Amino acid sequence: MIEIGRKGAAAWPARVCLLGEGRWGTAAGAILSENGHQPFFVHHAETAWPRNFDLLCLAIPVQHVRETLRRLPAPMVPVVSLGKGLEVGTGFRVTEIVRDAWGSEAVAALSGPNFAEEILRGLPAATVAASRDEALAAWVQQLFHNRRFRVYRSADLIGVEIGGALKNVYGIAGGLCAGLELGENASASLLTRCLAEMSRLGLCLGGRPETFAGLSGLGDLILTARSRQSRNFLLGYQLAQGISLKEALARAGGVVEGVPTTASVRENPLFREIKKPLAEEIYQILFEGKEIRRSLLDLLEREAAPELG
Ligand SMILES: NC(=O)c1ccc[n+]([C@@H]2O[C@H](COP(=O)([O-])OP(=O)(O)OC[C@H]3O[C@@H](n4cnc5c(N)ncnc54)[C@H](O)[C@@H]3O)[C@@H](O)[C@H]2O)c1
Ligand SMILES: O=P(O)(O)OC[C@H](O)CO
Repeated sequence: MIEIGRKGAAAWPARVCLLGEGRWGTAAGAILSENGHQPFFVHHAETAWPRNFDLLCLAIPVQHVRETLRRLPAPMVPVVSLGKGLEVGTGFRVTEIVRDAWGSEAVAALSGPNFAEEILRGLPAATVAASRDEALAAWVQQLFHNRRFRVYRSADLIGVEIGGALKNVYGIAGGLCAGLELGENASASLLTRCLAEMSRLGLCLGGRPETFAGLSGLGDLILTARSRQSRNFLLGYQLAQGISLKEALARAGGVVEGVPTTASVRENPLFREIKKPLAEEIYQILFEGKEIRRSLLDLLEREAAPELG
């Protein structure tokens, strides 16, 4: 049984190990420092832990989590996922990969509409700390919460992780819509249908419907599917300009989680019976070379349908 923090109590200030020194790992470290904790970074190629710590945060691309964890022994501390995506080959959320690779049960996720650059500039934002273990969710909430980074807590770990992962897929759709100059009506309509699809997929895995209307679902969807700051949005935008996927990925300057997550959604047998026309068209555009305007027409020309269901 892993205890929360040293000596079984919530450690304060906490020594927090950040695996991943990219944009989000850096911003998370800045928040923790601001709150008086002691964050430190471990490079993803390390094969040993440097010293005692109370919490591990994973801020590496989701497709690299498993191979990174394999190189390291399981640390006897809780693990918080800062990543957003689903593993190709398994469909696992990050905390499921952690459980699978290390057997860790003390897992949590932090997810919401949070561009690292804005956090680093000191701009206000809100997010969600989720864990099935209420004490762990509350501790993670307290570690990160401050007056400009408002952290809510949730027991719906599945819903929070699924919202964070799928908004990247739909962020690409938002970029495609903007790149094709389809207008604000189309953008609002698309986002709403993305939310409906995200909720259907998330519910089938056990997420709670209210979670998808919250910060980690709708909140992050609005951010990612409407902003040029988003790497997923920019990728879709560039594809709509005729730039190749290879070139758009090269220009992204960091991980674009929506691309592998789209593949993971497509191959997941649990999703086979779920209606997901948007994710399906994005898959065909990314991986089967489908012409973007053909996808648009195929979506628009579907049978008229009830809004709910
Ligand atoms: N950037 C943001 O604003 C933001 C905000 C919230 C969540 N996230 C999520 O956090 C995760 C990391 O995103 P980021 O923006 O920090 O990415 P990034 O591209 O800035 O950095 C990724 C980091 O991953 C590590 N890395 C690189 N190659 C690796 C490999 N082969 N194996 C293991 N680790 C490797 C390195 O530390 C690298 O700096 C993603 O899942 C992303 O969706 C990002
Ligand atoms: O730049 P993106 O699209 O990876 O989005 C970053 C964060 O997930 C926004 O919450």
